[in-house]
Amino acid sequence: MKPNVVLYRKIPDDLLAKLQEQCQVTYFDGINADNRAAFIKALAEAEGVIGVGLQFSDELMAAAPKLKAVSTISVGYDDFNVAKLSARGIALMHTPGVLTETTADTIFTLVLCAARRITELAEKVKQGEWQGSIGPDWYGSNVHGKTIGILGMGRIGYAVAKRAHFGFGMNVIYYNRSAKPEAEQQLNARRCSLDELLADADFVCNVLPLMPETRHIINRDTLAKMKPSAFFINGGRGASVDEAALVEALKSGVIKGAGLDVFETEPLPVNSELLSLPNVVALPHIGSATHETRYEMSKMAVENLLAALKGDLTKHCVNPDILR
Ligand SMILES: NC(=O)C1=CN([C@@H]2O[C@H](COP(=O)(O)OP(=O)(O)OC[C@H]3O[C@@H](n4cnc5c(N)ncnc54)[C@H](OP(=O)(O)O)[C@@H]3O)[C@@H](O)[C@H]2O)C=CC1
Ligand SMILES: O=CC(=O)O
Repeated sequence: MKPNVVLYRKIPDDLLAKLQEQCQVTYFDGINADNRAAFIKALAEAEGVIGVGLQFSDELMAAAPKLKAVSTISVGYDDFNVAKLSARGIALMHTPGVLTETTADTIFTLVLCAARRITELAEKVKQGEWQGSIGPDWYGSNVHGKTIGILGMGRIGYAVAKRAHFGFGMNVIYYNRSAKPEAEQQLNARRCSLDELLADADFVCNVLPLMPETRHIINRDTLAKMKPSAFFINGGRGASVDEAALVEALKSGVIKGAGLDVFETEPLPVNSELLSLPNVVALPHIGSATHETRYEMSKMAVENLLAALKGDLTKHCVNPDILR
């Protein structure tokens, strides 16, 4: 008999067909207040779950007694409690690698847009405010030759640093749990303490995964250690930042500006103060959002789930130790 699978995110038709060849699929086009009860009901029979953008709470875990594998269509897996999944022998699969370069493109776009005030000035042009030669009040800051500080020199951090080093002649410093010899050899990157990075970087760029140690790692104290001319770029997770402290730092000139793809609450509430600040570039969590990359992520997530349901945890499994 085919295993029951609950899919809670739209995926391309050919990938849905592939999933349906081997599984009995119950599909939800995202979870909301209207369909949450039906989703919870469907979980009762589910051996597999696949989707993204949903906090997989204790309530949902309890509603899925037959669950064997969960496949998130993302590389970040902070929506899941890995320890609790592992304790129940449930495999957690994710999509590392396929989105690395696309996400690094987005993050570097934020570096450029924040420094050169691209969205702010483009809006002024559209509003008819370009009425003569522009003066210093419309100038931005250089990117080339400056120092970029990478928080989290993993796959994406390295890809951002590569752009900075080879494309923009930037000096690369990084803060990471372990040393990264490849970055040091190939990009002349220097590992340093968090405090050192904050003091030296012109662009502090967060690509850390969200976990207890990284929650609010950017806060009032750490922001105060940055240069007043520096920019904060967030391509990791919103909750790594105390957003109220960031707003304060941006308003009071503690730092110069910010480029943000991720937020503590997503979608970003329309009344967020961040949206009223001219020195903020805000994107709707589009790090990996290209047609090509989102297809590859869905494909990998489907393959991951099918493999995991057959007991193969050799690829892209966050907790392969559950086998032992
Ligand atoms: N904006 C977007 O759309 C996207 C955001 N992301 C976010 O980016 C994150 C990173 O992705 P990716 O680069 O593929 O992941 P990786 O696992 O390759 O990189 C994470 C890096 O962070 C380091 N790290 C982890 N915890 C700590 C810590 N407590 N202190 C210091 N360093 C730490 C790791 O160090 P070590 O190597 O020593 O373990 C590793 O080098 C994802 O988890 C996700 O949250 C990802 C994709 C798209
Ligand atoms: O935020 C996106 C991810 O893949 O993680």
